[in-house]
Amino acid sequence: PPPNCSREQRALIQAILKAYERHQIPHDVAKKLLHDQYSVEENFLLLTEMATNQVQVLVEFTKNIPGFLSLDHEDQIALLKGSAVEAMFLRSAQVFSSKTPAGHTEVLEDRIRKSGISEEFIIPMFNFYKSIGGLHMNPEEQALLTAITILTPDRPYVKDQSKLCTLHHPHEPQYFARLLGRLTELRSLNHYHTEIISSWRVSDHKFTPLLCEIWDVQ
Ligand SMILES: CC(C)c1onc(-c2c(Cl)cccc2Cl)c1COc1ccc2c(ccn2Cc2cccc(C(=O)O)c2)c1
Repeated sequence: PPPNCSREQRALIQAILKAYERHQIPHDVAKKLLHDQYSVEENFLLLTEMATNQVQVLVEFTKNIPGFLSLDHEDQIALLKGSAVEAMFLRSAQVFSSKTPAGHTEVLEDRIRKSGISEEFIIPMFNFYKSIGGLHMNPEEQALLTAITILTPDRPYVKDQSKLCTLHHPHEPQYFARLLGRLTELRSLNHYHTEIISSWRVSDHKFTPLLCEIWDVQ
Protein backbone atom coordinates (compact mmCIF):
# COMPACT_ATOMS: atom_id res chain seq x y z
CA PRO A 1 0.00 0.00 0.00
CA PRO A 2 1.24 3.55 -0.81
CA PRO A 3 2.97 5.57 1.96
CA ASN A 4 0.21 8.19 2.24
CA CYS A 5 -2.32 5.44 2.97
CA SER A 6 -3.95 5.80 6.43
CA ARG A 7 -3.65 3.06 9.06
CA GLU A 8 -7.33 2.24 8.61
CA GLN A 9 -6.96 1.93 4.83
CA ARG A 10 -3.88 -0.24 5.27
CA ALA A 11 -5.88 -2.53 7.58
CA LEU A 12 -8.68 -2.69 5.01
CA ILE A 13 -6.26 -3.58 2.20
CA GLN A 14 -4.64 -6.26 4.38
CA ALA A 15 -8.04 -7.76 5.26
CA ILE A 16 -9.07 -7.93 1.61
CA LEU A 17 -5.68 -9.35 0.56
CA LYS A 18 -5.83 -12.01 3.27
CA ALA A 19 -9.33 -13.02 2.17
CA TYR A 20 -8.22 -13.11 -1.47
CA GLU A 21 -5.18 -15.29 -0.84
CA ARG A 22 -7.06 -17.62 1.50
CA HIS A 23 -9.66 -18.64 -1.06
CA GLN A 24 -8.19 -20.43 -4.07
CA ILE A 25 -9.42 -23.33 -6.20
CA PRO A 26 -8.45 -26.63 -4.49
CA HIS A 27 -5.35 -28.00 -6.24
CA ASP A 28 -7.06 -31.25 -7.18
CA VAL A 29 -9.58 -29.27 -9.23
CA ALA A 30 -6.87 -27.13 -10.83
CA LYS A 31 -4.82 -30.30 -11.46
CA LYS A 32 -7.74 -31.84 -13.38
CA LEU A 33 -6.99 -29.18 -15.98
CA LEU A 34 -3.89 -31.14 -16.96
CA HIS A 35 -5.18 -34.68 -16.80
CA ASP A 36 -8.72 -35.09 -18.08
CA GLN A 37 -9.52 -35.85 -21.71
CA TYR A 38 -9.69 -33.19 -24.34
CA SER A 39 -13.08 -33.49 -26.07
CA VAL A 40 -15.31 -30.41 -26.35
CA GLU A 41 -17.69 -32.15 -23.95
CA GLU A 42 -14.90 -32.96 -21.50
CA ASN A 43 -13.66 -29.37 -21.66
CA PHE A 44 -17.15 -27.98 -21.02
CA LEU A 45 -17.63 -30.27 -18.01
CA LEU A 46 -14.22 -29.35 -16.56
CA LEU A 47 -14.84 -25.64 -17.07
CA THR A 48 -18.27 -26.01 -15.48
CA GLU A 49 -16.65 -27.61 -12.45
CA MET A 50 -14.08 -24.80 -12.29
CA ALA A 51 -16.73 -22.10 -12.63
CA THR A 52 -18.83 -23.71 -9.88
CA ASN A 53 -15.76 -23.87 -7.69
CA GLN A 54 -14.92 -20.27 -8.48
CA VAL A 55 -18.38 -19.10 -7.45
CA GLN A 56 -17.92 -20.83 -4.08
CA VAL A 57 -14.46 -19.24 -3.72
CA LEU A 58 -15.96 -15.87 -4.69
CA VAL A 59 -18.74 -16.07 -2.09
CA GLU A 60 -16.23 -16.88 0.64
CA PHE A 61 -13.95 -14.03 -0.45
CA THR A 62 -16.86 -11.57 -0.57
CA LYS A 63 -18.09 -12.51 2.90
CA ASN A 64 -14.64 -11.52 4.19
CA ILE A 65 -14.69 -8.06 2.63
CA PRO A 66 -15.02 -5.80 5.72
CA GLY A 67 -18.52 -4.34 5.86
CA PHE A 68 -20.07 -6.61 3.22
CA LEU A 69 -22.03 -8.68 5.73
CA SER A 70 -23.46 -5.48 7.24
CA LEU A 71 -25.20 -4.69 3.92
CA ASP A 72 -28.88 -5.47 3.31
CA HIS A 73 -29.13 -9.23 2.58
CA GLU A 74 -30.91 -8.75 -0.71
CA ASP A 75 -28.20 -6.31 -1.78
CA GLN A 76 -25.54 -8.86 -0.86
CA ILE A 77 -27.19 -11.36 -3.23
CA ALA A 78 -27.68 -8.69 -5.92
CA LEU A 79 -23.99 -7.72 -5.74
CA LEU A 80 -22.82 -11.33 -6.02
CA LYS A 81 -25.16 -12.13 -8.91
CA GLY A 82 -24.26 -8.92 -10.71
CA SER A 83 -20.50 -9.34 -10.34
CA ALA A 84 -19.89 -13.12 -10.50
CA VAL A 85 -19.04 -13.28 -14.20
CA GLU A 86 -16.79 -10.21 -14.07
CA ALA A 87 -15.01 -11.45 -10.95
CA MET A 88 -14.41 -14.81 -12.65
CA PHE A 89 -13.08 -13.15 -15.79
CA LEU A 90 -10.72 -11.20 -13.52
CA ARG A 91 -9.74 -14.34 -11.64
CA SER A 92 -9.11 -16.36 -14.80
CA ALA A 93 -7.19 -13.42 -16.28
CA GLN A 94 -5.01 -13.27 -13.18
CA VAL A 95 -4.35 -16.98 -13.43
CA PHE A 96 -3.34 -16.53 -17.08
CA SER A 97 -0.96 -13.69 -16.25
CA SER A 98 0.39 -15.21 -13.02
CA LYS A 99 3.16 -17.79 -12.81
CA THR A 100 0.77 -20.68 -12.12
CA PRO A 101 2.45 -24.08 -12.37
CA ALA A 102 3.86 -24.49 -15.89
CA GLY A 103 1.33 -25.83 -18.36
CA HIS A 104 -1.80 -24.83 -16.44
CA THR A 105 -2.33 -21.62 -18.36
CA GLU A 106 -1.74 -23.16 -21.80
CA VAL A 107 -4.06 -26.06 -20.99
CA LEU A 108 -6.71 -23.73 -19.53
CA GLU A 109 -6.50 -21.54 -22.65
CA ASP A 110 -6.79 -24.57 -24.90
CA ARG A 111 -9.79 -25.95 -23.02
CA ILE A 112 -11.59 -22.59 -23.10
CA ARG A 113 -10.89 -22.32 -26.84
CA LYS A 114 -12.26 -25.83 -27.38
CA SER A 115 -15.38 -25.76 -25.19
CA GLY A 116 -18.00 -24.74 -27.72
CA ILE A 117 -17.53 -20.96 -27.36
CA SER A 118 -17.74 -19.28 -30.75
CA GLU A 119 -14.67 -17.45 -32.08
CA GLU A 120 -16.47 -14.07 -31.95
CA PHE A 121 -16.40 -14.29 -28.12
CA ILE A 122 -13.00 -15.94 -27.80
CA ILE A 123 -11.25 -12.93 -29.39
CA PRO A 124 -12.41 -10.23 -26.90
CA MET A 125 -11.99 -12.73 -24.04
CA PHE A 126 -8.32 -13.34 -24.77
CA ASN A 127 -7.73 -9.68 -25.61
CA PHE A 128 -8.96 -8.93 -22.10
CA TYR A 129 -6.66 -11.57 -20.64
CA LYS A 130 -3.74 -9.94 -22.48
CA SER A 131 -4.69 -6.44 -21.30
CA ILE A 132 -4.96 -7.60 -17.69
CA GLY A 133 -1.64 -9.43 -17.98
CA GLY A 134 -0.06 -6.24 -19.32
CA LEU A 135 -0.96 -4.41 -16.08
CA HIS A 136 1.32 -6.71 -14.04
CA MET A 137 -0.93 -6.33 -10.99
CA ASN A 138 0.47 -7.30 -7.61
CA PRO A 139 -1.70 -9.42 -5.26
CA GLU A 140 -3.03 -6.33 -3.39
CA GLU A 141 -4.19 -4.76 -6.65
CA GLN A 142 -5.75 -8.03 -7.83
CA ALA A 143 -7.59 -8.45 -4.52
CA LEU A 144 -8.74 -4.81 -4.41
CA LEU A 145 -9.82 -4.76 -8.04
CA THR A 146 -11.89 -7.92 -7.43
CA ALA A 147 -13.42 -6.35 -4.28
CA ILE A 148 -14.20 -3.14 -6.21
CA THR A 149 -15.80 -5.18 -9.00
CA ILE A 150 -18.02 -6.96 -6.48
CA LEU A 151 -18.92 -3.81 -4.54
CA THR A 152 -19.80 -1.85 -7.67
CA PRO A 153 -23.18 -0.43 -6.61
CA ASP A 154 -24.80 0.01 -10.02
CA ARG A 155 -25.74 -3.64 -10.32
CA PRO A 156 -29.31 -4.50 -11.24
CA TYR A 157 -31.60 -4.98 -8.16
CA VAL A 158 -29.20 -3.17 -5.75
CA LYS A 159 -31.42 -0.88 -3.64
CA ASP A 160 -29.10 0.82 -1.16
CA GLN A 161 -26.42 2.21 -3.53
CA SER A 162 -25.33 5.17 -1.34
CA LYS A 163 -24.28 2.85 1.56
CA LEU A 164 -22.03 0.88 -0.84
CA CYS A 165 -20.03 3.95 -1.89
CA THR A 166 -18.84 4.49 1.69
CA LEU A 167 -17.21 1.06 1.40
CA HIS A 168 -15.38 2.27 -1.67
CA HIS A 169 -12.93 4.60 0.09
CA PRO A 170 -12.72 7.51 -2.38
CA HIS A 171 -8.91 7.45 -2.05
CA GLU A 172 -8.51 4.35 -4.23
CA PRO A 173 -9.38 5.73 -7.70
CA GLN A 174 -6.10 7.67 -7.87
CA TYR A 175 -4.22 4.32 -7.59
CA PHE A 176 -6.63 2.40 -9.65
CA ALA A 177 -7.46 4.91 -12.40
CA ARG A 178 -5.92 2.64 -15.04
CA LEU A 179 -7.23 -0.51 -13.40
CA LEU A 180 -10.73 0.97 -13.17
CA GLY A 181 -10.52 1.45 -16.93
CA ARG A 182 -10.37 -2.34 -17.16
CA LEU A 183 -13.71 -2.53 -15.34
CA THR A 184 -15.45 -1.09 -18.37
CA GLU A 185 -13.79 -3.77 -20.52
CA LEU A 186 -15.07 -6.31 -17.96
CA ARG A 187 -18.61 -5.00 -18.42
CA SER A 188 -18.49 -5.75 -22.14
CA LEU A 189 -17.36 -9.30 -21.37
CA ASN A 190 -20.47 -9.61 -19.22
CA HIS A 191 -22.65 -9.05 -22.27
CA TYR A 192 -20.59 -11.49 -24.36
CA HIS A 193 -20.92 -14.04 -21.59
CA THR A 194 -24.71 -13.86 -21.64
CA GLU A 195 -24.54 -14.77 -25.36
CA ILE A 196 -22.06 -17.58 -24.65
CA ILE A 197 -24.40 -19.05 -22.04
CA SER A 198 -27.39 -19.00 -24.36
CA SER A 199 -25.43 -20.60 -27.21
CA TRP A 200 -24.41 -23.41 -24.84
CA ARG A 201 -28.00 -23.81 -23.78
CA VAL A 202 -29.16 -23.98 -27.36
CA SER A 203 -26.83 -26.96 -27.80
CA ASP A 204 -28.38 -28.40 -24.62
CA HIS A 205 -25.40 -28.04 -22.25
CA LYS A 206 -26.23 -28.42 -18.55
CA PHE A 207 -24.95 -26.12 -15.77
CA THR A 208 -24.72 -26.89 -12.06
CA PRO A 209 -27.54 -25.67 -9.72
CA LEU A 210 -25.22 -23.00 -8.25
CA LEU A 211 -24.40 -21.58 -11.71
CA CYS A 212 -28.10 -21.69 -12.71
CA GLU A 213 -28.93 -19.72 -9.58
CA ILE A 214 -26.21 -17.10 -9.91
CA TRP A 215 -26.70 -16.68 -13.67
CA ASP A 216 -30.53 -16.91 -13.66
CA VAL A 217 -30.56 -19.75 -16.23
CA GLN A 218 -32.93 -22.76 -16.56
C1 LIG B 1 -19.88 -22.99 -16.93
C2 LIG B 1 -18.50 -22.93 -17.57
C3 LIG B 1 -18.40 -23.75 -18.84
C4 LIG B 1 -18.13 -21.51 -17.84
O1 LIG B 1 -19.02 -20.61 -18.37
N1 LIG B 1 -18.39 -19.44 -18.51
C5 LIG B 1 -17.10 -19.56 -18.07
C6 LIG B 1 -16.12 -18.54 -18.02
C7 LIG B 1 -15.06 -18.51 -18.95
CL1 LIG B 1 -14.98 -19.71 -20.15
C8 LIG B 1 -14.08 -17.51 -18.90
C9 LIG B 1 -14.14 -16.54 -17.88
C10 LIG B 1 -15.20 -16.55 -16.95
C11 LIG B 1 -16.16 -17.56 -17.04
CL2 LIG B 1 -17.46 -17.58 -15.90
C12 LIG B 1 -16.92 -20.88 -17.63
C13 LIG B 1 -15.67 -21.43 -17.06
O2 LIG B 1 -15.38 -20.60 -15.93
C14 LIG B 1 -14.12 -20.57 -15.39
C15 LIG B 1 -13.11 -21.40 -15.78
C16 LIG B 1 -11.83 -21.31 -15.21
C17 LIG B 1 -11.60 -20.34 -14.25
C18 LIG B 1 -12.64 -19.49 -13.86
C19 LIG B 1 -12.10 -18.62 -12.91
C20 LIG B 1 -10.77 -18.94 -12.73
N2 LIG B 1 -10.48 -19.99 -13.52
C21 LIG B 1 -9.17 -20.53 -13.70
C22 LIG B 1 -8.42 -21.08 -12.54
C23 LIG B 1 -7.64 -22.16 -12.82
C24 LIG B 1 -6.84 -22.70 -11.82
C25 LIG B 1 -6.80 -22.14 -10.55
C26 LIG B 1 -7.58 -21.05 -10.27
C27 LIG B 1 -7.51 -20.43 -8.89
O3 LIG B 1 -8.35 -19.52 -8.60
O4 LIG B 1 -6.62 -20.83 -8.09
C28 LIG B 1 -8.41 -20.49 -11.26
C29 LIG B 1 -13.91 -19.59 -14.43
